[in-house]
Amino acid sequence: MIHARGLTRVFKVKKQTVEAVRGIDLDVESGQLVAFLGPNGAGKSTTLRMLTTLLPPTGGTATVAGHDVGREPAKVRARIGYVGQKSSAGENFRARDELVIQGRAYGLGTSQARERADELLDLLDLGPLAQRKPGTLSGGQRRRLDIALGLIHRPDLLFLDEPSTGLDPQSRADIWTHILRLREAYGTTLFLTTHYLEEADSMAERVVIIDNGRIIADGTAAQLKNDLAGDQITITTDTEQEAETAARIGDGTAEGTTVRLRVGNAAAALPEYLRALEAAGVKAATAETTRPTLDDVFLTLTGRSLTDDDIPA
Ligand SMILES: Nc1ncnc2c1ncn2[C@@H]1O[C@H](COP(=O)(O)OP(=O)(O)OP(=O)(O)O)[C@@H](O)[C@H]1O
Repeated sequence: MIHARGLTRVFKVKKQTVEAVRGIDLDVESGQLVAFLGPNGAGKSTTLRMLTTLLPPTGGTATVAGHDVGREPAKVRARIGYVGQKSSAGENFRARDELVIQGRAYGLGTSQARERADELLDLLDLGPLAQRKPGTLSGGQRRRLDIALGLIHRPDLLFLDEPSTGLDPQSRADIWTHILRLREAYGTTLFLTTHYLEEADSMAERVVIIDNGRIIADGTAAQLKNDLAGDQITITTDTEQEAETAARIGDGTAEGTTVRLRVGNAAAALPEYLRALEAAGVKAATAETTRPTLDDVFLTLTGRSLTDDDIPA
């Protein structure tokens, strides 16, 4: 559904060159739900804009829904939907009319457009709000209307840029319910960016991480966490000196009386570690094990946290 090779975008701003996307190779198969993650300025939006034909690449190629983004942008656009960060609904028409107008713009006949509008209102639980103007809808309802607008022409592939950002936790969960529902109903391939790592972790079957314009990790969340991060053991000791010894023994880090170390399998490694501490005369006051998060994956790969720049985790 998406095949990109060496996809590159360079911006020239006042004699300065910004390499926003530096040669991305990416293959997304039909029906996949892919979360595209990265810190601010990593190149997510630029990649999305190239794949959706809104921005020409300065290098490389991309075929999306069977057509080349550079040579056949209209054919790509006819087969994809794009839900951007800004709402695409206007203020003048009622929700259902917005959908019908959008359908007509995509070449549907009036009755076809009405039928499709009603189907989408139903799918996204917007039926009771069909006669409301977008300006009167809540953030979550409006986001659902945006998704309906992106689906009006039955795209095979839907791009969503930060679909849950700015919504309260309940509305975020609700948006996900609807995203999963539309996928089940239509088998739509979904490619979305998100800052919410837990959502990517639990909802997406594939996670692609971009940093500095390059893809640095690609796999299922479980694979990435197992292969790249490992579990964490955290123990506390009574004294800082004991913590330092404990950190040295486990090849971990000590902060005050807290010691953290990364291991492949914490359940197996903990008893062995505690025995080694005991042999060295160090007593652990508390011990706990935690599974890694996608942020730990990013930390392992880059030495930085994905949440460093105020991105909600
Ligand atoms: N039109 C432009 N002109 C110059 N530089 C740009 C332009 N658009 C993006 N950039 C730069 O390209 C880099 C990648 O930006 P991009 O918006 O793709 O990142 P992002 O991962 O989507 O970030 P965010 O999460 O903050 O939206 C950044 O350094 C940005 O400043």
